Amino acid sequence: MKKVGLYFGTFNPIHIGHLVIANHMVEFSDLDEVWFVVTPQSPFKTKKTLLDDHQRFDMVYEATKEYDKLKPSNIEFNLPQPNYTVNTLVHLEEKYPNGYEFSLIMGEDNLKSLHKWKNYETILEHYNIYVYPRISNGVIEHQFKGHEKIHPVSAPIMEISSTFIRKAHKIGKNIKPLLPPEVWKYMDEMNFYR
Ligand SMILES: Nc1ncnc2c1ncn2[C@@H]1O[C@H](COP(=O)(O)OP(=O)(O)OP(=O)(O)O)[C@@H](O)[C@H]1O
Ligand SMILES: O=C(O)c1ccc[n+]([C@@H]2O[C@H](COP(=O)([O-])O)[C@@H](O)[C@H]2O)c1
Repeated sequence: MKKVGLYFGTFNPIHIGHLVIANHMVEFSDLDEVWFVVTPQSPFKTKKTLLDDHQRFDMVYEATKEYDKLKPSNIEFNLPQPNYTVNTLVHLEEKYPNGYEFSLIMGEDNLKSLHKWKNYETILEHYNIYVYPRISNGVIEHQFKGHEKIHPVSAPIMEISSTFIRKAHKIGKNIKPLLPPEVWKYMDEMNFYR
């Protein structure tokens, strides 16, 4: 049985914060692999400044190609938008009926809004969630505290966001250290976010 942690995001673009978390999870939890699920349209986000799905996927591919246990996933590309995680999980179970055990990876910030996700009770009933610390406002709902399916993992805190990277890059700031080198190269060559 392969244990796969699903790390959902828009990855517009993927940055070293994402990579550090995913690598920490795969090295220091019981997960065998982490799949970066590139979300075409997150339910709570607007599409403004969002790069094409395939270009975001290519950057995740570039960032992970030298990490055996980290993989890009385009599983949501042909699913209805916005992409509700519960629907994707159903689809994944159909596509991988044997040999895989899926879990979710999320930051504490997302745990604080988990009660707003579509069918979150169903997700929690069937899936373990690995939660890493994140500096954020709000509180974790009482129902999630000490929940048997929610597992805190003390990964490093990396406060970088794709929004910051896009904005800084647009006004000509050097953001090179915040991106995996292959992603920086690809983004620069393609003239993204200019
Ligand atoms: N620096 C970070 N450290 C840990 N988790 C992060 C970090 N940045 C984003 N995440 C989390 O990773 C997942 C995917 O991130 P997402 O692609 O939405 O990136 P983002 O950097 O928050 O993007 P944006 O700034 O465009 O909203 C989300 O669950 C998000 O909360
Ligand atoms: O299923 C939902 O209702 C739902 C609501 C908000 C977010 N999500 C998932 O969580 C991922 C991270 O969300 P965000 O908004 O922090 O980028 C996003 O890519 C979606 O896959 C899912």
